[in-house]
Amino acid sequence: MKVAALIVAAGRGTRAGEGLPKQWRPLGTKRVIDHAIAAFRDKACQIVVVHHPDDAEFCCDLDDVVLVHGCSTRSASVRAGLDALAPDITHVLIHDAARALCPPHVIDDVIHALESHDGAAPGLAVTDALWTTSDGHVSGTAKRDGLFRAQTPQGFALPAITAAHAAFDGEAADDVEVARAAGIEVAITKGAEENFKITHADDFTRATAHLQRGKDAMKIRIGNGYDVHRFGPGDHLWLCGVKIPFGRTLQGHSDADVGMHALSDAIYGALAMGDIGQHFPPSDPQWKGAQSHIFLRHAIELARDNGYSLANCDVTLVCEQPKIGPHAAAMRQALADIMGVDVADVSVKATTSEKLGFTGREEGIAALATAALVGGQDG
Ligand SMILES: Nc1ccn([C@@H]2O[C@H](COP(=O)(O)OP(=O)(O)OP(=O)(O)O)[C@@H](O)[C@H]2O)c(=O)n1
Ligand SMILES: C[C@](O)(CO)[C@H](O)COP(=O)(O)O
Repeated sequence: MKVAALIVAAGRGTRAGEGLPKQWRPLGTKRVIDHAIAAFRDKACQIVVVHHPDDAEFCCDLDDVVLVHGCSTRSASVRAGLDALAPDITHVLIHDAARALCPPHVIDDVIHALESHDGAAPGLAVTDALWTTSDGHVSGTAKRDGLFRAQTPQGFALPAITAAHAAFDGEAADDVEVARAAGIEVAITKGAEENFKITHADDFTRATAHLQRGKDAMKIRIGNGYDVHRFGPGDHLWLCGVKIPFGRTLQGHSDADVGMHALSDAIYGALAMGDIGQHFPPSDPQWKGAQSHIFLRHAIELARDNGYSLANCDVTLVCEQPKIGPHAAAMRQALADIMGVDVADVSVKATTSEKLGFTGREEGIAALATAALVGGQDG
């Protein structure tokens, strides 16, 4: 997958009141648009910013982005941005510059969903009751079941959304509407309250308060995990998400991926929220033979649900055999993909125990892992 970010910033921000268009106004230590771009820096290999021709002077200090002139409607601005994407891009994340505080997990979830869907976008279920109104009075209620508040980035396979935009006639609320008109199925991923769109003047107060809370609440949590599985008869084993042909297997209730278990426990440990056994009891038959990515994904989502993202992690496998070196890169990538993080933040290494102890006697494999979680926002 080669993912680009297309940030639409060509609006006039009329609802935000007089002054500079909202995307160029300060928010904390930088401008609204700088926050929006920063969120995609390590997620996208190309960033296209669509701006109003009158705003060219504000773009001088936007480094490493492709600048494109926008148009009079959001949809037309998106089309201008799509035309500017590099030819090798396979997927595009279309994002409002006005959503300045998009947390990393929202973007990661969209990218992850694009591995199995042509379209994916974050949303939040409507939780308040809904009214219909007339002349400032309530005239009735509307059902909220199944209603979601749409957010961005809205992600798509590039050929599909390009064709959908070319075929679309008229004004669309968002790119999901355009995609659906062309028959593209769009998966809903988890949105975030802080990913709100700065629309009215007082949204700046809300965004500033959120940044301040983030700074106040900046926290780092460390956890460690340890696991052991014994060898048994077989012809392959799973280690850190990679299937390795081997003269024996690892035995366990699940697929016995000892490395992934240690890492999952490190994340649960960092959160002080138990361990795999508590979340997936071995006494429960539904986890028999389960693939361990279920546990790791659960742990990382629990972290995100609690406001944390993975800063980095380090797994050490202790075994004489199999040799881990030839598989280490694939293991790092597999773990990074499962967690939706950058591979540079994932380490997998191995050691023997000098023929000492149960690992030295090749009775089984042990794994240790450390995970650092970070909470809070960049101001
Ligand atoms: N012709 C347009 C209209 C909107 N946008 C972008 O689309 C996003 C969402 O739009 P909205 O919040 O409606 O922004 P504005 O159109 O700027 O706001 P307003 O309707 O208050 O003028 C914004 O980042 C905006 O800059 C755009 O690129 N081109
Ligand atoms: C795309 C969008 O952000 C989805 O919620 C939204 O539709 C664009 O903003 P607008 O206020 O509807 O113009």
